[in-house]
Amino acid sequence: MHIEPLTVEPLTRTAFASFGDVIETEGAERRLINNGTTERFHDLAWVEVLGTDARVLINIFRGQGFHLPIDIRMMERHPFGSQAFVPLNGRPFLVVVAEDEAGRPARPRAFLAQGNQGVNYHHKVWHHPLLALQETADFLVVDRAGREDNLEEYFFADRTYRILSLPH
Ligand SMILES: NC(=O)N[C@@H](O)C(=O)O
Ligand code: NI
Repeated sequence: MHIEPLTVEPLTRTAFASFGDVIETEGAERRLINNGTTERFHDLAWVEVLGTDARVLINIFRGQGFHLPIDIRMMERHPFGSQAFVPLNGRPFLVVVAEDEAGRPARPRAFLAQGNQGVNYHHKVWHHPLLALQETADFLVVDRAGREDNLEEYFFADRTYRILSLPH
């Protein structure tokens, strides 16, 4: 089994643009509402629900904390809907995505999401299942229910991508 180190990049809207949206107030369209008592950070993510009897789900995922080194041995994607993860405990988490190459994930890219950042994977975007860091953490998850099976997985046959360190 070939082990390839995978560096972790800071999460920014620009760097993440081809995979989905970054859910954060920084740089968002801000609207003052409710007679000036509330700030609305508007339209942060493109939620997609496709296929038969499709509807939006709001869930909470309680993810166990992963410790370094973290091995990426597989990726998954959801052909019929987007999937958003917003941290509820204000802790950083790991986001691993990949471009598609003829129906398979290309070399993954890893990002460190800060505790005030969420992500929304657009439909069919390869990503690794939830990776909370060090401690169990809760995430608000917005994704899709519907008739068609919405999970496609890909296991790397001959390699593992290993995350050895995180940026500060
Ligand atoms: N299976 C499931 O609902 N979770 C994954 O899709 C994930 O991305 O964590
Ligand atoms: Ni997923």
